[in-house]
Amino acid sequence: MQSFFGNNRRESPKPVKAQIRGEIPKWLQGTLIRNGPGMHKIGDTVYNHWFDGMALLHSFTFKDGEIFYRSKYLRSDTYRSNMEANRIVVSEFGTMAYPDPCKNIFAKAFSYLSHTIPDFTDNCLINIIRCGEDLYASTETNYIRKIDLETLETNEKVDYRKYVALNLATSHPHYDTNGNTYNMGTSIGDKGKTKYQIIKIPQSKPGDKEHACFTNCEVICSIPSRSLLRPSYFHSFGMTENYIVFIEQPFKLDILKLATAYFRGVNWASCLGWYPNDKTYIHLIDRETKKILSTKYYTDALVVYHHVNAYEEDGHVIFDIVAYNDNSLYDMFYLKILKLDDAAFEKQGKTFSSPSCRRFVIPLQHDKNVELGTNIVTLENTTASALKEKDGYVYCKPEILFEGIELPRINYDYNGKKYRYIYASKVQWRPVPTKIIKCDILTKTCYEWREDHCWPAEPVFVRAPEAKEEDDGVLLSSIVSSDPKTSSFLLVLDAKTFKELGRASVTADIHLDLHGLFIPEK
Ligand SMILES: CC1=C(/C=C/C(C)=C/C=C/C(C)=C/C=O)C(C)(C)CCC1
Ligand SMILES: [Fe+2]
Repeated sequence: MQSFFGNNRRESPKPVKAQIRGEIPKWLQGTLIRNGPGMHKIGDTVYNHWFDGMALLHSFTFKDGEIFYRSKYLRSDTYRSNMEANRIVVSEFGTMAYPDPCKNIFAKAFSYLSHTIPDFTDNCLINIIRCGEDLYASTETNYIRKIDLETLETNEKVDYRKYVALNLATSHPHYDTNGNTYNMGTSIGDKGKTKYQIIKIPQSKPGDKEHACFTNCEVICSIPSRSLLRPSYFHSFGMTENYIVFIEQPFKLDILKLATAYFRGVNWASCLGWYPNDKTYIHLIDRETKKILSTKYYTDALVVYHHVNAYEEDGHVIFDIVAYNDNSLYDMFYLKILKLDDAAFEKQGKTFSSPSCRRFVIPLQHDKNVELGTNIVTLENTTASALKEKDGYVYCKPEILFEGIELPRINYDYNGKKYRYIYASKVQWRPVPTKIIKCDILTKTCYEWREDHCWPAEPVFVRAPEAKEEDDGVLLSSIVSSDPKTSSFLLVLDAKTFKELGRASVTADIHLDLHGLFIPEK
């Protein structure tokens, strides 16, 4: 494990031809592009947390039976400043940095204070997002960075704040079939109010001016935060045909802590707080009326990063999420924890809650005369319930679908629709997955893939051209090998049978990453 996390990765900006074993389907033409942290040491300085590392983009291009690998560090302003200073000068999630040691730290802190919300990093290390034809590297701040799919070069920085009131935005947007992108974020203190904003970024049209999609960006709905100074933290959201699903969880960002973090010399991560005695509120936003449903749906305290999918069936909204019983996940990714060997990890005493995939079933309507305490879910084949309570409250209890899965992906053609399969990483009590898994929600059965010394990334589903069934296609996962004798490789599985179709080995320094996209050849 050790070498995975500490070492800086060498970029391979020139295409490296892969060695192919097995049969890669001829129809698979395009590029799998992914993102994740690749550098945790700059000069004599070291980041504390895995999510702090400099964004390293990498791609596998499938072209006429050949596969080429490339990787390149995102040339963010953060990257450039760090390289120039040969040390960490920009604060990241788990590491606080001071721009210039010669300047008075306190003067700096006060200038930040007067702006309330500090300027955040543009080290966009989490995902790749699409706005029309354009691709961007994303993180959770107000910045995204345009990138070139072929060369992986970094282009302009987009600041959401120039177009809409957003200080933070997720790195997991949704897309509709008309080419529009939807995202959610948090606006802090604008007009004295803290609110969550759902935005629609329209598809850019040929001949549009630069950034037209952002200038035409529209706020679909603003949801007031329950607490002005402590909005919930969120990493993704759900979208059905008619509703947006937003979970306001008791894992919250403390604005006062955020505004004073520089002054106090603490990292951003310490501004997140877990309130296990609070409820988790489930908001459904009607995409047509742009209003929140008035019923107060809630569940027990939980922490969710990834929504899997959401859809409507017989007057219910069904949504599946990967959830935890506490906020310990982010603690697990401190490098000092990741570098522990198994024995030391077990000994250090801290326990980390393990993820489960939970299904919530939300009845959109119910008979007003029904007795309090009644389960108003009328859908069959689920143990998820929703108990009517007084004052318009409905208490939702999930059905546990699967244990120990993270980084869920689906056939995105089925996003917002009734679906059957989840592709994911299988995790146990260690943060780094060793298996990929296909979960069948209908039969509750799973297929798994694993191999010794192999560390698989989030699996990405690509549909076959003449696909009839949901799982007609392939699953792509970049696999980091910890065996010095074997190279890392891209694995291609038949998504239906979970049998290996082929693999493409690359002699390059492939890193463990987070998320990505497959962009088919036009
Ligand atoms: C910089 C910064 C943030 C960064 C958060 C990051 C980088 C989160 C990464 C999460 C991942 C990778 C989750 C995977 O499941 C905050 C806390 C939003 C707010 C303050 C500034
Ligand atoms: Fe994520």
